[in-house]
Amino acid sequence: MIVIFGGTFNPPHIGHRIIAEYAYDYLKPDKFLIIPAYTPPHKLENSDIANYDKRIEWCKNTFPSERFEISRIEEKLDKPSYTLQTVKFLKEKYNDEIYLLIGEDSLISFHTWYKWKELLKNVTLVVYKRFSEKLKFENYNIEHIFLDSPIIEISSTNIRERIRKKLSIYGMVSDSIVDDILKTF
Ligand SMILES: Nc1ncnc2c1ncn2[C@@H]1O[C@H](COP(=O)(O)OP(=O)(O)OP(=O)(O)O)[C@@H](O)[C@H]1O
Ligand SMILES: O=C(O)c1ccc[n+]([C@@H]2O[C@H](COP(=O)([O-])O)[C@@H](O)[C@H]2O)c1
Repeated sequence: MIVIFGGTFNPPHIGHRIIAEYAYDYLKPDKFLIIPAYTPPHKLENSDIANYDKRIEWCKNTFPSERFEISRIEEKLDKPSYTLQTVKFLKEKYNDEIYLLIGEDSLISFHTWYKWKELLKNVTLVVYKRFSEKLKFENYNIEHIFLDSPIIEISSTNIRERIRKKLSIYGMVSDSIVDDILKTF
């Protein structure tokens, strides 16, 4: 079994690391791929996305454990980086079941993803809790494994905002990349 955890990771934060660790412990996969999005489909207009090499480097620092492999796969595939395309490529390559790890906010907008119904036929969806209450959204009917784990109130958006306001981001991202992140945003 392969778990894939995609994200813009702009920047990666300790929330991402905790989510990955919980999912790993729960699923005990043979392989766990962290996949920085080359061209994230829902963020095409977003001009403050750090360059791909930087985000890859930050992910290497955020997920230094042998549990995780940072994958550059979306660099080689067509753009934008639709998850269905990535999943099809990985299924062909590894001939194994794929578990797709997403946050609860991504479940809510999942019906806007490219060919989401086809995507669902190709993965088992694993959702990490992000909200304190189950919100009344249709998408909770989509079959998924729900990780009932601690809510982490950190987002990349919030980190970028804190930098703009000259507030500390220590403790929210790996210490070793704080300076580089501060220089970037
Ligand atoms: N604190 C969190 N709790 C639960 N899921 C999260 C959290 N942060 C990120 N995720 C999930 O991780 C995946 C990758 O997230 P992404 O890189 O977009 O980070 P983000 O913090 O949501 O970024 P942004 O604020 O820029 O949208 C997404 O599926 C997202 O739902
Ligand atoms: O395939 C899609 O249409 C699609 C739409 C939105 C997001 N995704 C993927 O979901 C992951 C998290 O995306 P984001 O925008 O929340 O950083 C990342 O791997 C994206 O490529 C994929």
